[in-house]
Formats: sequence, structure tokens, C-alpha cells
Amino acid sequence: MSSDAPVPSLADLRQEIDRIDETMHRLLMERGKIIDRLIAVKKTSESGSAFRPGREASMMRALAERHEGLLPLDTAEGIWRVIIATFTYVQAPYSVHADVSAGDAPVRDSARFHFGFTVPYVTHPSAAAVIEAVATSRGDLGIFRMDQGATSGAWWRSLAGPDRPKIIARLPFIERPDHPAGTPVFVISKPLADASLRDVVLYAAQFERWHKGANEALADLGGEVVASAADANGLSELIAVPGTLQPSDLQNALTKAGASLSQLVEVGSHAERFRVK
Ligand SMILES: O=C(O)C(=O)C[C@]1(C(=O)O)C=C[C@@H](O)C=C1
Repeated sequence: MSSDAPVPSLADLRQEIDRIDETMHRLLMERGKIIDRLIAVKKTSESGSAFRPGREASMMRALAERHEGLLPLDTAEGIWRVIIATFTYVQAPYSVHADVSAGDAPVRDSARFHFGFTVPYVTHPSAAAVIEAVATSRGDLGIFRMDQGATSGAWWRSLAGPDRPKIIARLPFIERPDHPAGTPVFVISKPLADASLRDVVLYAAQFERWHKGANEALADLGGEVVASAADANGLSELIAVPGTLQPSDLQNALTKAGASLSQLVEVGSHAERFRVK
């Protein structure tokens, strides 16, 4: 604005804010009408689940890439998470189940940030209880902290099997060091036919013996161990690798590196991780 331009009054600026707020509200209501039409196209009532994590990951990525200005990215991301999660909920109601055996606060923050307050948040005393709640629901989600160490045991083992719930997303979609709800979590749901991206594929791997060289072999393949727990059968790991890698190549590389693998079962997949500074 040039120095001789008239300075707007506070009332003028508030009028602008009112206009923008009303436009945003009307646009949200218009979005709701599109969702209404989308329910029929997606046949959501047949599948019982409207969640499309691949689509959400690309929407959140586009939002981060276009974001600029005074409003923190945290806020823009939080607003859109609530919009998308709630529009998912109005298509087909669902609850988010969480294992709070290692504490409620971080996982509740994550659930509220990513799914809002309209979607019910249900706590459980164990990972097994979360998985069973999801397995017996119509379209509920479960969330698991990836940083809770061995307290929850090798929960990923009970995702093995064609009809068992599967990992369908990793949150937050937009990763950054000071994320306000940055606890990394996996989202599980009953298997989604047309919904999951396979940029990253997750395996439950059971080892009779682990060898530290296997970490290096895994890194060479672009993979990593994301969670690990010892149980009666040996060492159980949740391994993430690029979706382009064949399971036989993974198995061969780990065996060659000295880790004796007794079982390798796919337990889910998710979109490519996206990081901003
Ligand atoms: O694109 C869809 O399939 C939708 O249902 C719409 C929408 C959204 O609100 O944008 C909601 C749920 C899905 O997880 C992804 C996106």
C-alpha cells in the first residue's frame, strides 16, 4: 500500500474479515453438498468406510506445498485435518481406538489433531484390545504410537492374515521437527480394497536370531525397522520397505546379512512420507 493511500478503518477491516469468514463458511457448506453426492458415487454404505488415506496424503501434501503467509502451517494443517476427517465421518460414522497403555496424552493429541472432536475417541488398555475393536467394527480406525518401545508388545503380529486389520496410513502426513501433534502413529483399519497406497509396504518379520548387519542391509534397500519387540518366539520386528521391493529380495538380503528369518508377512502399506523443514 502506498503512503498516500487512505488508511482503512478498523470497521472496514472487520467488514473484510466478516466477508471472508462468511465465504469460507459457505464454501464449507458447499463442500458438504459435494460430499453428499460423493457418498452415492463411492457406494460408501456398502463398504462401511469412507477413509481414503492415499487421497488424504496427497491433499495434505498439496496444502503444505502451497502454504505461505502469516498463518502457521500447524493451523492450516489442523483445520484441514478436521475438515477431511469430519467429512469422512459424515459419510460413514467411525470411532478412533487407541492403546493408552503407555500414556493417554500424546496419542489423544494425535487423535484430536488428525480426526477432530466430532469423531469419537475410544481408549483401550492394550494393543490387542484396539485391534479386536477394529476387527469387529464396521469401519473404525485404530492408532498405534510407534515410539512406545516394547510396552505394547509385538502388536503388528496380529495384523497378519487376509481378513485381519491392516496398517493403512502413517501420521502425521506432513512430518516436521516441531509438529504440534508429531507423535508418529500408524493407523489401522479393516482391509480397504481401493484405498491404500503401496509407496511403503510394512512387514511383520519374525527372527530366531538378529544380526546388526541386517540393519545396514535394510538401509541399503531403502528400508528400516520401525518397531521391535522380543516375544516367546524370538524377535519380532515391524519393517518398512519401498513398495517396489519384492518380499523374496528382502528375505534374501536379511538372510545374507546373518539374520535368521522365520516368518515374513505383509501387514499394510502407506503413502510415501513427506517432510517439510
Ligand atoms: O475423496 C474422497 O473419497 C472423499 O471421501 C472426500 C474426502 C474429503 O473430505 O476430501 C473424505 C474422505 C477421504 O478419506 C478422502 C477425502
